[in-house]
Amino acid sequence: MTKRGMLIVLSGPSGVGKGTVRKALFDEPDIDFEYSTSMTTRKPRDGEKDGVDYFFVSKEQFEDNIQNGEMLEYAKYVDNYYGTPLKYVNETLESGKDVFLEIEVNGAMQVRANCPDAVFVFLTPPDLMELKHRLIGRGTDDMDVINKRIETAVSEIRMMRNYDYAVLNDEVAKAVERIKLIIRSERLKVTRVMPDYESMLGDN
Ligand SMILES: Nc1ncnc2c1ncn2[C@@H]1O[C@H](COP(=O)(O)OP(=O)(O)OP(=O)(O)O)[C@@H](O)[C@H]1O
Ligand SMILES: Nc1nc2c(ncn2[C@@H]2O[C@H](COP(=O)(O)O)[C@@H](O)[C@H]2O)c(=O)[nH]1
Repeated sequence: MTKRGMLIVLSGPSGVGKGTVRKALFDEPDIDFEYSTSMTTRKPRDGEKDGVDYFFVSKEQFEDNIQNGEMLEYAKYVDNYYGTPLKYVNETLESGKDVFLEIEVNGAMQVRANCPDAVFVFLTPPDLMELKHRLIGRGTDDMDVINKRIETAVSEIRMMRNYDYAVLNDEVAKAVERIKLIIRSERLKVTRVMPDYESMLGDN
């Protein structure tokens, strides 16, 4: 029987650098995670591609997917829905591949309730001023949206206590190394390696 893959959930306030750190992590030669593309009702930003950055759908389509039980998790974040399609995650994990989710905290807590073996990592900014600078510097949102995201960030950072690991994103390369360390130690957990030993021991 194929061993189920590992599910990693990366959260943290908008603008902390989740996407930047994930892309740098995926460039590492020894990292082989499948990225789960989220679904959202937010309008695409310049350069964002449907099916790559997100599956961009209408509010009606998103609500239909919720009703049909097609979402692993979902949340309303600053006036839009965001969520993880269930089928891709399940099929990929079942095939033995590892899956990476990049989602906000309310969705992450739904995953925590349904996937107890998942690994939960919270990416933190050095401080709130730096977070605001990053959001402004990214240049994708107007000040009204940025202020709402900073407001939300305060309650999100309070949720960090519900995660397994906190990773400071002061420098992208350092954050990547910290996450790699987490992945390495998670792979050594007894609960993950025990099934291999059980099959080695057979009926003895
Ligand atoms: N360690 C860092 N130091 C300085 N700037 C950074 C760092 N990490 C990311 N950034 C910058 O911060 C901005 C926000 O990063 P990014 O879009 O990856 O954040 P995010 O957490 O994925 O945001 P969202 O949740 O809104 O998608 C980008 O302009 C990125 O280049
Ligand atoms: N609960 C979920 N949150 C998600 C998902 N995909 C992205 N996100 C988070 O939403 C905010 C805003 O994203 P943005 O692209 O508009 O900047 C950010 O925190 C994302 O991590 C998801 O599938 N579920």
